[in-house]
Amino acid sequence: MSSNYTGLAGYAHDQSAKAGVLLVNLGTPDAPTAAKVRPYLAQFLSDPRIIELPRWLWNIILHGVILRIRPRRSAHAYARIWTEQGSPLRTGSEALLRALQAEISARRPGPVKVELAMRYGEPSVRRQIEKMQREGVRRLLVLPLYPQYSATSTGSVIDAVADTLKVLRWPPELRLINDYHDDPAHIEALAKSIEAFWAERGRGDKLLLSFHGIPERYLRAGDPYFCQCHATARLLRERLGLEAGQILTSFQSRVGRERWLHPYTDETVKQLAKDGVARLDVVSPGFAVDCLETLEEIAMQNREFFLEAGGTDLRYIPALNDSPDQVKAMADLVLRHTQGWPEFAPDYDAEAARARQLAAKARADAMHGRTG
Ligand SMILES: C=CC1=C(C)c2cc3[nH]c(cc4nc(cc5[nH]c(cc1n2)c(C)c5CCC(=O)O)C(CCC(=O)O)=C4C)c(C)c3C=C
Ligand SMILES: [Fe+2]
Ligand SMILES: [Fe+2]
Repeated sequence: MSSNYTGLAGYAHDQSAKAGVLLVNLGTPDAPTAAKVRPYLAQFLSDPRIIELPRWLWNIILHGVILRIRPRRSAHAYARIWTEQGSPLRTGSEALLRALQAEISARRPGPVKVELAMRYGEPSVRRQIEKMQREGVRRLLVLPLYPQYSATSTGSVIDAVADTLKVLRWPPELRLINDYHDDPAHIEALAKSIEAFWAERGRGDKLLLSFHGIPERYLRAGDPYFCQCHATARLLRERLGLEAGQILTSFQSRVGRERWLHPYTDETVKQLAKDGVARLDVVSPGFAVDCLETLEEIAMQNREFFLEAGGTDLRYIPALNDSPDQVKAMADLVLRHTQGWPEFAPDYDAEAARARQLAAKARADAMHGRTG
């Protein structure tokens, strides 16, 4: 008999329970070539959370126009930032995963698995949740690597988690971090990284905070993303002790002809150069790890725009990546969101858990013995 549900046959519940933390980032192509960028973009841009247009209309635009042009253009951009280890988004997310895993196991003795999934491409959310379930994870915390909530980013991760739980016979207990845009330790980590950059290289004339954009229509429909970006910006300005004129906020990476969140980053850097700003510092607090959008779009493309418009230098301040401050802030966030889960207890007792596991196994053996 076939079944709609996947699960572990037989002795699944003999294992002692474990808890899991699943980091989820956007995903990235497997190689900087049009052939590998195409399927990545096709999956990404087919997500109804990303493009809210009637499907029939969008399918014509996507397959008729975008997937014929964009893969080659994007592949060229990816080629500029690709390293021997691969895509910076992937290697940066993996480095953050390893550091967070180490931090959590240093601070908590219990059985906690930390994994990384990609919303688009591999390893998928479904693959990683099923893997964690096979390893005995019965309590799951999902942490999308997006400080600000948007339906297009975090909302889409929630979709992927929900789609997975829907097909599990025995889904784990679930918690999910919606956003951490105003988390004090996160703001502190951002501020310290900007101050460290300034201490080493001196301060530019202005600081620009560039966030990824979304269509303005989504803001009007109730997406809190724009407001959360501005809240992050205000908290950061207050923490850094800057006047309103010294720090600006803009939105990058618009796609297509519709109006996106304003002001646009490319127009802003050009205008600042024309207005006589010589040295511009840019940071992208919406990205947990560096990626195409920061390393190519800001540090290369927008730098070129700024210089062409008469600026002297545009310096990109790197994302927090696997810096100790980001790792500590994320571990704090995880520990706050897993309160009450025994695997995260500071005094987790491995021996008592082992005894519980043996008792459960004895009960299961007896039951299976009776029922054949
Ligand atoms: C077309 C609509 C898009 C929306 C809406 C959107 C929102 C959004 N994206 C991120 C984070 C990232 N996006 C990245 C790349 C990227 N984004 C879009 C389109 C939309 N994003 C495209 C087509 C691409 C691919 C590259 C390109 O062709 O320009 C990345 C980098 C990926 C990498 O491999 O490095 C990130 C990260 C957020 C946070 C967000 C909503 C708030
Ligand atoms: Fe994007
Ligand atoms: Fe972009």
